[in-house]
Amino acid sequence: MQRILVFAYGALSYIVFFLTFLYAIGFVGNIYVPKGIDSAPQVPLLTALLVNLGLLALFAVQHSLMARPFFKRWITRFIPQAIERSTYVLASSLALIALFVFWQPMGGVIWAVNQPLLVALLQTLFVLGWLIVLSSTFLINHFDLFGLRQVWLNLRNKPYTELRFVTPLMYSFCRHPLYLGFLLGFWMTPVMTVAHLLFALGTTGYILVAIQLEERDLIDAHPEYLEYRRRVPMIIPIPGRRRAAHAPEAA
Ligand SMILES: C[S@@+](CC[C@H](N)C(=O)[O-])C[C@H]1O[C@@H](n2cnc3c(N)ncnc32)[C@H](O)[C@@H]1O
Repeated sequence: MQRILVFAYGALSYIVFFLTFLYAIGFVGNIYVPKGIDSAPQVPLLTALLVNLGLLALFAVQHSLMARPFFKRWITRFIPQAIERSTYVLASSLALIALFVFWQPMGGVIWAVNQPLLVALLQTLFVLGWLIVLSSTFLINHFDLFGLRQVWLNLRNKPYTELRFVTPLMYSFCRHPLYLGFLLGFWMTPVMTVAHLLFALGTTGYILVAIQLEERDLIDAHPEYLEYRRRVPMIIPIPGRRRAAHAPEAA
């Protein structure tokens, strides 16, 4: 019975995540959602700035703190190991939902592109970015990243096995394609408003910090990551930067 409940919790967390992910695309792109990043401003600029910074900080702290091994060890003293990832996914989704609900649009246009070809290019890169995000999760292991594999193994009374370090497809061109996808999704817009710029700058800064923390854990768990880090660029797949494994460092 407990295993069924654990599985139901994991499945529910996954559904909440997936709907939140879809809403995030609509929110950032101002498409198909009741309130987007650029809906009409409701409060004075300074209030909006403080609220939005608080919402971004809430997500950053939740997302990075709960991902650390010491936090996972602590929380699994109170909840079953099998739902640790689902709990992380659920908490991340709730932090994002709070951001969508309380986000304060700020008006003000930083840039507005009118040239139809350039608009089409930006919109294509926006869509491409979100596709890269989703496909990267499958290259690592989509169902493990979002907690379903853990509750499924638990349901079948099978032990959990850690994910292996992998570098398929996009991961051989840059170490963080998923974050590259987010950056495209956040920056590629024909109309950049003040609120959107704040969001893009905040999330970019957060991604750069999160990479440092994530790579520290990856090196601890997979020592071969050090060699991968020397060989493969971090985010931007710079042509020529990629070197064969064990090739000497460029001067
Ligand atoms: C949200 S994913 C982001 C992955 C990567 N930073 C990216 O941008 O594509 C974070 C999880 O992926 C895992 N991860 C990152 N790179 C990995 C790799 N090459 N192989 C296996 N797991 C990886 C991290 O340990 C972490 O649990």
